[in-house]
Amino acid sequence: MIDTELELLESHACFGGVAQRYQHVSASCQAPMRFSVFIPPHQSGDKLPVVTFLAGLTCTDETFMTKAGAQRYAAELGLILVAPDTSPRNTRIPGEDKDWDFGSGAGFYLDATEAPWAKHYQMHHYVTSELSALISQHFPMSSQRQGICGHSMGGHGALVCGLHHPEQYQSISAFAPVSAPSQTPWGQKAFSHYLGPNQNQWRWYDGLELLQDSAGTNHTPILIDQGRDDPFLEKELKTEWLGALRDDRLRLRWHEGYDHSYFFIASFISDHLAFHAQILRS
Ligand SMILES: N[C@@H](CCC(=O)N[C@@H](CSC=O)C(=O)NCC(=O)O)C(=O)O
Repeated sequence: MIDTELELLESHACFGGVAQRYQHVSASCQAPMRFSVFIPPHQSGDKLPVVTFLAGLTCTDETFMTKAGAQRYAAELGLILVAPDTSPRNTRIPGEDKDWDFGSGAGFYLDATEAPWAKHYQMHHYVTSELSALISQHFPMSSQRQGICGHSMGGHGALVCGLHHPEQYQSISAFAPVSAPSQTPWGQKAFSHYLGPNQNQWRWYDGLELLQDSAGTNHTPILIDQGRDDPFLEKELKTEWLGALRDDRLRLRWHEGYDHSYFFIASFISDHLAFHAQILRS
């Protein structure tokens, strides 16, 4: 049952289930936050596995839900889909809307430590703790069966959230992730402002570093898809560095001719949801 904590903004019947959009006041971010959710058809009393999708730079909670075509597959597989926004918004932090790759729409799924960002930009805690608990409280979700997926900046977020919380997320997947943000321009710009100049603090949020550090201790399976015609691959993503790890957890697939767009995501989202469902339903 929905109580007054959540304000329903939109509701649409979709593939036998329901696609909705909500707003709530986030304690982590000290700001109103929006998220979108898809609830597949189910029986009363069912507890369903959930996949949280973290979108990329410039996106909102609506981008994945309106462009990826995921609901048809989630309905068939009995998966709840959750898509948070990519940052707090309208916080009145000076310059929050100045750049497309920093501030609004570019929260990098981290908990900022530097003023003025630290007060509101607490996206790691928001996604892994507050939003997850909220979904569990208000929707028919099995909190023991959670997967996390993301694209680009959100692929980075999925790797970091998933690798840091193996007890919470049993499956991880990413499309074209920012793989080594400590070493690439989008990540360096974000980390230096949100986390400060001490690069030792950046390691906690670097997927490449985390994969290296957790080899042998964290066994969560990870599916990654990467297009070879992605214009951000060479400078920002460095997905080939993940492949070079030769890590048994990684299933890295390269796709000739695919770029960075949601046309790429829509082409392979069914594989990602099937990957999560197979693990979360086992
Ligand atoms: N405005 C930028 C491009 C922004 C962009 O491509 N955003 C990607 C994510 S990039 C990494 O996080 C995205 O998903 N956009 C939404 C979409 O609908 O495609 C520029 O001008 O280069």
